[in-house]
Amino acid sequence: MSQPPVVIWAPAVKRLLHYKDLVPRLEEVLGKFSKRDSAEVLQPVRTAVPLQKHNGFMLSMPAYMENTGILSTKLVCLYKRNEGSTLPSTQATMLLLDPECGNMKAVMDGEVITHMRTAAVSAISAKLLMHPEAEVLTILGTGKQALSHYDVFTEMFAFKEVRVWSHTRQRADMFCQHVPGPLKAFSSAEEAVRGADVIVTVTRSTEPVLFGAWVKPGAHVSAVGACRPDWRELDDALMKEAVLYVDSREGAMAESGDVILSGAKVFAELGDVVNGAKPALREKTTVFKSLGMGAQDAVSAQLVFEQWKTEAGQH
Ligand SMILES: NC(=O)C1=CN([C@@H]2O[C@H](COP(=O)(O)OP(=O)(O)OC[C@H]3O[C@@H](n4cnc5c(N)ncnc54)[C@H](O)[C@@H]3O)[C@@H](O)[C@H]2O)C=CC1
Ligand SMILES: O=C(O)C1=NCCCC1
Repeated sequence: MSQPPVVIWAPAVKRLLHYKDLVPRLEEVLGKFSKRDSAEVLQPVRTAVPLQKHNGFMLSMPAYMENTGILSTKLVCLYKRNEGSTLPSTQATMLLLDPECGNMKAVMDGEVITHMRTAAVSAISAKLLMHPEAEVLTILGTGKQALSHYDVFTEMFAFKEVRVWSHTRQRADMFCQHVPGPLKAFSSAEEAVRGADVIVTVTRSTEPVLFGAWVKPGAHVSAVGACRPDWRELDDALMKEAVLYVDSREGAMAESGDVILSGAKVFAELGDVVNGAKPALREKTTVFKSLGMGAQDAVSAQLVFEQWKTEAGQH
């Protein structure tokens, strides 16, 4: 009989997961994924079950990494909540299994993992694709992802100015009160974006919030929201003008409204750049369209589990 799984909930995940450890693991797995070597990373396109009655979706995100012995799946539910709803817009659980026997090693909170790994992958995109002299960062959105993106971007880079916009000024002001560093709140997305070198879109909008006409030539955009084939965050002008990078080509072609509806062509996966197989066109306007991958969750959960075992061994 196998041991029952350990349960590692959000406060412990927060304590155990650090960007300095997470970023290199994610960079490595992006590179492995883009080699399409099934012994390195096996990751089908995730399935989405519509929860029509509740205006949401359940996504199932399995990944298997044979060479490193990591088997996991994340179950994540996302909802199109009305503004003002107190219910969360995203809920996630991670299951880490032993690939040899199939028993469950750990059940973990998946929300902290989702916030941190998504932001860390955006930071990797900026590290690879932004102009080396980038000074101004703009964040569009003020939710959970906005916070994790603020954390990792200010930890990894020294921007001279950080701006934030939300569709209500009150939310932007509240966000500023919750973060430690200097931050400028904007009432207009256009004003927040004009002149920015790096722009992160982390909204639940299903219509464009970022327009090509506002974006400085040579800027880098990390587009995180709009994860359904008929949802948008970016307009056609930006999608067609920019050089387009994605996390997974298959994921982008199946799920990204910004990619599918604009007809923009994918130039490369981020992993191709990590592997040196495709160039990082830093001088051009670049968009990294992030959808999220099971393999990113797998290495994050494995890291949490390793840290948990180290901590448990110390007691
Ligand atoms: N690419 C990836 O790997 C992941 C993407 N996401 C996506 O990132 C986005 C942000 O997620 P969270 O921060 O967790 O959500 P959240 O609910 O915590 O925050 C959403 C933000 O969007 C704003 N917003 C809502 N409707 C809007 C509209 N019509 N126009 C402009 N802003 C609007 C809200 O005021 C809030 O600031 C969501 O679209 C989510 O599905 C989330 C996790 C992973
Ligand atoms: O990768 C993920 O995790 C998610 N991606 C899209 C939105 C919900 C969570």
